[in-house]
Amino acid sequence: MPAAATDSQPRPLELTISKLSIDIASGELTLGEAAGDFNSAIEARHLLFSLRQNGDKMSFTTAALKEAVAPDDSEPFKLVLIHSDAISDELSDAYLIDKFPPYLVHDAWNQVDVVMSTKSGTHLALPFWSTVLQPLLSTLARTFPEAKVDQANILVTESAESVSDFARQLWSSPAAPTRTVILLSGDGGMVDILNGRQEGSQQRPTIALLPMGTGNALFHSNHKPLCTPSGPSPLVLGVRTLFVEGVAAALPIFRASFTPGAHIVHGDERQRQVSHLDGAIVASYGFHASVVYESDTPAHRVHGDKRFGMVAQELLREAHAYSAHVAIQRMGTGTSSNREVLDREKHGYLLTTLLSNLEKTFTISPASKPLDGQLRTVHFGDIGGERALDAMMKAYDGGKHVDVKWDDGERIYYQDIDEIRITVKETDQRWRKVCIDGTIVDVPTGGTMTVKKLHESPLRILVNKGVR
Ligand SMILES: Nc1ncnc2c1ncn2[C@@H]1O[C@H](COP(=O)(O)OP(=O)(O)OP(=O)(O)O)[C@@H](O)[C@H]1O
Repeated sequence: MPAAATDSQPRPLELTISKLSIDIASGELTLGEAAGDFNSAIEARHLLFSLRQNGDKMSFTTAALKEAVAPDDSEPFKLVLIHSDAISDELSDAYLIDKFPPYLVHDAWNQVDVVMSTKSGTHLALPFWSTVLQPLLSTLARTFPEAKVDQANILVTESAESVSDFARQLWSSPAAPTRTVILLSGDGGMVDILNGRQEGSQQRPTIALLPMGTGNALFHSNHKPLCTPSGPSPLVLGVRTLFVEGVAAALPIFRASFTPGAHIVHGDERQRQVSHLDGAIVASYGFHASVVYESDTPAHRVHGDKRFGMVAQELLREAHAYSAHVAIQRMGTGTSSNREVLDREKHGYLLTTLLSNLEKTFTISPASKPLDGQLRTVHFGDIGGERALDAMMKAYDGGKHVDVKWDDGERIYYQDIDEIRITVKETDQRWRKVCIDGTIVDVPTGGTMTVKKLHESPLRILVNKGVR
């Protein structure tokens, strides 16, 4: 069973001290003399949670997570368990788990699954499970017997289809028991779950995402208010959300609908026809879609996540202007008959999103707040590669690209919208690709993609109560 801890796996470091205190303002922890060097090694930002051992009022365990700084470190995670007779009130107020979260209770009314996407990001989902999550669940189970996940409900992906296969089974399950999926993956795992949905499914699962991918757009956008340079790492935040501070909330979803003839493509391969795709992250045409499409070749894939930058540079040199007729319905302007037609037929970039960030530091839509459900579009015309690059680099500076204007009247447009309709006019198939959360669709010449928010979300995502 690949998910089980083995003797060769690093065990948690266990410390026993008399009292654990925290200074919330400075983030400093005091462990006392018994902790030796660990007094300065563990900070408040590493803390996951505290609990009363076996419910005993005078015996606590506090969990902390230290992560390797270098990506090739042989020990990427070190779980630290600090046992103490007392914890300070500040620690207790902020981190003590009094009650096991109901969404994680596996019983006749709720099924808990763990899905590990082994090839996400730098392939750390499985080590994270065996060295962090599984020991944490064992620790929790000593206090809360309901903290258990059946081995039968643990999925370790074996192929690119594994999450999609799981998703089909998830969505075909009845409304009860409810389902909670602890998903160790990047955005792709969520996309596979969403796209495995059949119309009419009664199941409305809750997904607890632990960010194991490269971009992790969903996680970073949904936790943005809690991300500070000196604050907890994304994985620490993810674990706190999972066990201490989680609330399930509807995940806003959009639908991209296509006129007949649109096909999903993968590399050179034309796959199935598609009438619509649901997404949670991004729908784009132009530069962004071309980068995603053109970097997905075996020759580019060998370069890992550097492939995006390499392809982006090639495309910026070409600075293709994409031909399309675009109509936008601005937020709150009533019916689709009020669509505003863009007064240009050549475009560089047309991107619509429900999120603030496509990566931790790439803020595509600075006005977006976690789960606000507002579609926003960023677009510009045929401005040339150099200006496009200059402007979009400002997305790494907190989203300042949205204010960029040039003396000749060109600018970056940033709008709250209810709907966008793009009719593709390109005759060369290379420039007819749109991207929905990473899936590439070839839209035939004259074909249309319409993007609109779904009124009701089919799933919930676990978010930190601090962002609600
Ligand atoms: N065992 C496996 N064998 C082959 N492919 C796998 C396996 N496990 C996962 N995958 C695939 O790896 C990809 C991982 O995508 P995911 O989005 O989770 O990570 P990422 O691309 O690194 O992150 P992000 O999308 O957040 O930038 C998915 O396409 C998934 O289907």
